[in-house]
Amino acid sequence: MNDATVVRAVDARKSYDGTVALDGVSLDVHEGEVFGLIGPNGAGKTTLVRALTGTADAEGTLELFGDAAGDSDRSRIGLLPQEFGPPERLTARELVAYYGGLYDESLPVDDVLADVGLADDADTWYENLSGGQKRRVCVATALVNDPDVLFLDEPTTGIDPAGRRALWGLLDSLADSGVTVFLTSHSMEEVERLADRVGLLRDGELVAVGTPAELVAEHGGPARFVVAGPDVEAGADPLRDAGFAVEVGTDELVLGDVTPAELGDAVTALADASVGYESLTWTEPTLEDVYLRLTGETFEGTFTPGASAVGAAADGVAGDSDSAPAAEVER
Ligand SMILES: Nc1ncnc2c1ncn2[C@@H]1O[C@H](COP(=O)(O)OP(=O)(O)OP(=O)(O)O)[C@@H](O)[C@H]1O
Repeated sequence: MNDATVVRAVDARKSYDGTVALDGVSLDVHEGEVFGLIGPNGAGKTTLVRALTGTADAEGTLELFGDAAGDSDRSRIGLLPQEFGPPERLTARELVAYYGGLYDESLPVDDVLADVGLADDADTWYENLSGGQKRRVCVATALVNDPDVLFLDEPTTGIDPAGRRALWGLLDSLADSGVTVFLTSHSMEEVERLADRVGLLRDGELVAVGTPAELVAEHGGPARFVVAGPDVEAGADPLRDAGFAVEVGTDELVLGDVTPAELGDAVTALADASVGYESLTWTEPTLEDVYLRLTGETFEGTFTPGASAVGAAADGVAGDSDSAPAAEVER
């Protein structure tokens, strides 16, 4: 990555018949950087991608390589739109060759198909490919002109886990070779894994920008150590004197801000207080926590992002510990 600005938005604004899609967005993305744009449905991500690639008008300054977005050299831009419906009665190879033919110079089609994991399906009609294979062909059409900046609007939707990882590796190597990648995604795992910096868009406004680690440190909340099914009276805090900040829940104790180095002390404190339990889980905040906190979105159920089980009702700790169910955290 270097300091040259490739993608630039200053006070970008766009409304559709009274619906504000972009409400003064400003950002810079540098050469070789992977920038991940996240945000709820309708936040304005696709609108920003379209404005930056000159496929939709918007007010404000929108530039690629220093030129107004609509005037920039198209051979330097790769765009994978969110919705892409190419002709179905073409093979994967014919489709990618067709898109390559729109440029004066393009990469060898079979190389690009191999890069997206479709070497064996090159002669299959697009309509006979699976959903994930179709998406890979679409990615290939965005790569075939060997772009310097790549816009990918939810690139891995429908692609299986192995294919996603292969595509992530490809994007990493493209970025290493100096390609700038601007990516939107609803997969926090994908963004945390790929992006050098992340921007969170909410109601058309960029409410946070930073590296994944910066955003998690600033907005992710504390690490949580959850004692599920504690063998204590309802409402009691058996660790009151042990120096931990404890939230007493219906069927759990949650110790806030416990560092990995303090985990042993926490388990010892439980033993000293003769507290039995069903399971222990230590959960570090993730980009998903940042997203949920900043968007105000909540979810029902027992999903514990980033959770790692520490232990279940170990010997040596008092209490009647049966086999431990997974810890449950409600927010
Ligand atoms: N062509 C259009 N005509 C009218 N309204 C539109 C149009 N495109 C987008 N919008 C509106 O603009 C807002 C932003 O939409 P946009 O597609 O940019 O969101 P998004 O963040 O990409 O959402 P998603 O995560 O669902 O893809 C939404 O309220 C949407 O309904």
